[in-house]
Amino acid sequence: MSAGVQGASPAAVLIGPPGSGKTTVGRLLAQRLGVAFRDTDADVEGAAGKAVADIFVEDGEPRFRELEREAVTTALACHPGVLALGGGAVMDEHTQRALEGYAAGGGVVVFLDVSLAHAAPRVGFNQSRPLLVGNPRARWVELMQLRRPTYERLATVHVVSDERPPQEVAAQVYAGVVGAAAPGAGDPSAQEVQA
Ligand SMILES: Nc1ncnc2c1ncn2[C@@H]1O[C@H](COP(=O)(O)OP(=O)(O)OP(=O)(O)O)[C@@H](O)[C@H]1O
Ligand SMILES: O=C(O)C1=C[C@@H](O)[C@@H](O)[C@H](O)C1
Ligand SMILES: [Mg+2]
Repeated sequence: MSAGVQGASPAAVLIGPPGSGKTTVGRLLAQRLGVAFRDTDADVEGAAGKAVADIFVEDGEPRFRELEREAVTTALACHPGVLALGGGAVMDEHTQRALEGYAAGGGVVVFLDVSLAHAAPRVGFNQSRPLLVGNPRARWVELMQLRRPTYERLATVHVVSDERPPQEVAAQVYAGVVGAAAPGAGDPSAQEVQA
């Protein structure tokens, strides 16, 4: 049985910055819950027929954000498993309202948090993250300063992934998801999940 909202809504939605481990931990969480995993970056790539980095270069970021909004809307409506969003998806107002509605209906939004010190070696100088090209550390800090308030506002569960291997982070997120879905877990403020 999946935790979170029953029916066609996701069991959990992972948000957070690049390198927080949304894709890696999301897969592991889906295995633990026995549900399917879906990632909006992969959905966008499927719809466009090319890599995220190529969409940014050939079609521009606004087009990427349109495709991303569509991917998030579709997945929130019909994916019953674990859903990882692209790092910047939460900055779209339509997506923010959709996530608020999902959470208001009992859905679990997990903010996978990470410090620069741990995110930097994970994202490295990998060209597949177009927004970090040039000076990855400085760009990452800029993005996080802009986005942190939104990640925190939308989250119902907050997990820091520093100093922990993915399996351990997934176990912690699992505890948060199951706890948030338990009867009586009605606190709307994000719950910090301890190791
Ligand atoms: N807890 C962790 N400890 C160490 N390395 C990790 C951890 N979580 C993820 N990683 C590694 O960090 C890299 C980035 O992880 P991942 O792609 O899952 O991040 P993401 O949040 O999905 O990023 P993006 O927003 O760019 O999609 C991968 O190489 C992954 O193996
Ligand atoms: O942080 C961001 O804005 C992004 C993160 C990735 O997941 C991709 O969605 C894309 O590279 C943009
Ligand atoms: Mg990812």
